Amino acid sequence: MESDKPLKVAVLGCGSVGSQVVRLLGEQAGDLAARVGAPVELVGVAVRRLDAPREIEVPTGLLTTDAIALVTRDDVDVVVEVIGGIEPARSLILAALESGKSVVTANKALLAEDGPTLFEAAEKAGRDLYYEAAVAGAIPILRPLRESLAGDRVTRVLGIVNGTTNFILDKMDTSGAGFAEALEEAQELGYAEADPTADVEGFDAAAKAAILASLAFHTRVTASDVHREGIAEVTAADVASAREMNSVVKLLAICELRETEDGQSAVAVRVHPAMIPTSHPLASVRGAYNAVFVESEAAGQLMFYGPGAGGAPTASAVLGDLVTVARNRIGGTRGPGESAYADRAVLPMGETVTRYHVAIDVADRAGVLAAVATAFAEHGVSIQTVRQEGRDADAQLVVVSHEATDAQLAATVESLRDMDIVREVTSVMRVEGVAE
Ligand SMILES: NC(=O)c1ccc[n+]([C@@H]2O[C@H](COP(=O)([O-])OP(=O)(O)OC[C@H]3O[C@@H](n4cnc5c(N)ncnc54)[C@H](O)[C@@H]3O)[C@@H](O)[C@H]2O)c1
Ligand SMILES: N[C@@H](CCO)C(=O)O
Ligand code: NA
Repeated sequence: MESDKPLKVAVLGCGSVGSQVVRLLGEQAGDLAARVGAPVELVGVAVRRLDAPREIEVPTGLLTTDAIALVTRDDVDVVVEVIGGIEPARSLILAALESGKSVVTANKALLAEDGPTLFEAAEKAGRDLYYEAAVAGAIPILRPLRESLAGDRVTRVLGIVNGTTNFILDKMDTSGAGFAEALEEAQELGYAEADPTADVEGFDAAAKAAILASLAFHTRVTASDVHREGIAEVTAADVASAREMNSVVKLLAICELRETEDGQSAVAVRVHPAMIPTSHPLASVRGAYNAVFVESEAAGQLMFYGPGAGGAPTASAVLGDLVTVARNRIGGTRGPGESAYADRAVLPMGETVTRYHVAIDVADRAGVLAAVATAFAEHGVSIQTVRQEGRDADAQLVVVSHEATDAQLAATVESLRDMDIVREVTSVMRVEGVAE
């Protein structure tokens, strides 16, 4: 369908992503018009301060500090929200949808906290809400889950969805650096923020995990449902120990479909550091790159790889969504809305099943190995391998288990800590990406 009437776009926020969206809208106007079937015209850019320095020059006539007036303007068709955070982003998106605009956003924090409110508003308005940029930046992953794999049954999603933490862990692996040193380098290179909490403590990855799990399993998962552990406790010794096992340490977002004891299907969603074998495709994701590994019944294994952050890569995903929602408007249609029909329970972390790598400093004397093995056996945790390294009068035992629940492993570790022969449980790390 072709139209001479321009499709009018308002952009909210002109920071890293917003400025690149504005740049691409200008530079690619010809191609965008051909792909959409109508000229795409930028009619306003909402900013916090009119005189702030910006990466690109925006004609002053387009700038406004009154975002709410912009999103409710009669002539605006599509609103791109790249302010970030919960408020005022949520109120602006809701106002845009209520006044009949389609919305494209990159806001993972808002979607993970309160996605259902936004999806319901989009449904009520009969408009599109697209958010490919919210997870793994430029990498097309939400559209594949929402559309390409809609006829398949996704069983597992394993993602490296935070570039900052992947950079830090990769640095620790390649240089032997400790966490603090690697973080400092990430900050110097501009990967990590001055306050790195959202990345390092796993909040950013947990928001993305909630979005991925909702789409993969057709159910509502919010950030508060996600078990979250960051990477601040990962030591150079953990990384070296992973190497010994031909593995690497990665911060993973893990979303799984699980059968419960009563035959229902439930979901388990977690973010934590884990060892994965170097033979797993995710192990080769280096530096600040992202990748999402998807397992589904019919397709098998798929991996989506690329830049998960940065102004221009993220703007690429925003523009892709913009073309889709613009086409839909011109065609008088809309894309798929929220799919939460399966309404699955979220399993508590204690019921999550995986394998574990446990390092224990013990006294080096007769019966110690048997006592440690008994502590595992008493809690139903089956041992796969044990490695021992001598340390003068002491020794370090490294135990790798078969699959067990998190609750079983936690109880085992508690028993180990109570044993006289155990000096210290120095590290407990989950092991992922290994076929049982
Ligand atoms: N930068 C990335 O690599 C990246 C990647 C994926 C997703 N995202 C998401 O994209 C969004 C934007 O991120 P960013 O990196 O561009 O952030 P940013 O801080 O660089 O830009 C946000 C801009 O919004 C402006 N702003 C704040 N309140 C405003 C208001 N009320 N009205 C108008 N403007 C306002 C700020 O002044 C700032 O310029 C966030 O939701 C973020 O999570 C960013
Ligand atoms: N801080 C995020 C940016 C994208 O969400 C990262 O390091 O991947
Ligand atoms: Na993406």
